[in-house]
Amino acid sequence: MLDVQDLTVVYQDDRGRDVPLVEDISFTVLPREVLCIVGEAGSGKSVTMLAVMGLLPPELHITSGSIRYRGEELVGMPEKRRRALRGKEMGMVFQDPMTALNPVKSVGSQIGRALSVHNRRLAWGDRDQRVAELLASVGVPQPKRRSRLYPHEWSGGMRQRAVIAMAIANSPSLLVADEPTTALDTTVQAQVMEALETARETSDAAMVMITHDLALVAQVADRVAIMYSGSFVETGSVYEIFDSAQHPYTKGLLASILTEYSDTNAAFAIPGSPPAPSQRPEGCAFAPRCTSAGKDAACLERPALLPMPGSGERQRAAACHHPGTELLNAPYAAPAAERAGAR
Ligand SMILES: Nc1ncnc2c1ncn2[C@@H]1O[C@H](COP(=O)(O)OP(=O)(O)OP(=O)(O)O)[C@@H](O)[C@H]1O
Repeated sequence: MLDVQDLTVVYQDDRGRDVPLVEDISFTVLPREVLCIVGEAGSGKSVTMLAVMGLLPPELHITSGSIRYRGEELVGMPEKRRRALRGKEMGMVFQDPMTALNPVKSVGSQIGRALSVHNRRLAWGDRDQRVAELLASVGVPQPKRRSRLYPHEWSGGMRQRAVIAMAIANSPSLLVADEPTTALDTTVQAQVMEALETARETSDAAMVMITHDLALVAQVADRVAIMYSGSFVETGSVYEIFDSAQHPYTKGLLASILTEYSDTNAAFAIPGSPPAPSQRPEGCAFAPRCTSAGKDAACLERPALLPMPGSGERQRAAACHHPGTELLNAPYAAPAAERAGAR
């Protein structure tokens, strides 16, 4: 379905130098598969997916790599063809439904437009009927009445359902969802996620979902790519990632929600913060925050994302000189243990 190889996206700094925001990332998505890309804010998740959708802002450029959708190269594809794919073959659900919807048009007319732009012969009556069906399918009550209302007259959760209805309007084969529930109240997050999963299953689509919510990942992912500072540091099936994480960053993320991943009984936060793209260290970008394994001279070399021994065609890979499933050690967990003590 989707085959991304060695993708690099850069911006130019004030001195005209290329600064990579996303570097050499590769992944594939099979039909009906759900890939979750996980990482902290600023790791490059959104830039990756904007590149896939052909929606990068003008100041960002793909300098190398390939993005193939069903075998067709998207990098360098004329915008007209790209637009025909977007919305029809590939549907996108953005983080904030308010920015995805036009405030001065009724919600129904916007979903109707998404339908008719790819199907010019659709009659008005059929279009309205189809809009109501789509809204009903994502759990919007009284869809006919509500479709006449404007976005500000909808609640946040209902707005995101409308955005999901719009993304699946033309039964796309690939859905891209960027933090689809982050902007919502926690009470409605689960319901909206359920609507998205149902919509995806009904349209039989594959999905790439960007998130930092590991609980959500456990719920929906088939495969997981952990992203740190513009690169993938670990990839694998959802079982491999949760049962036998290899990279200290992945283990740190897991330890922040699951105490069984650290050797103290307190959940913790990974100390420090990721480097800005222009200030990445020479070697392993995670090394300055890594107190796990044996941080040593090897870590001054940038580790490649290498397949783990015995992994099959869909590679289970980690970019670490000291991969391993051993628990994070006490010094690593200390900051949270101390915080817990302080409380
Ligand atoms: N238009 C831009 N010009 C320069 N830098 C940018 C631009 N857009 C994004 N960046 C930088 O690229 C890096 C990756 O950003 P990106 O939005 O992809 O991160 P993310 O992982 O999606 O984070 P979040 O969870 O906050 O959305 C960040 O350091 C960000 O500041």
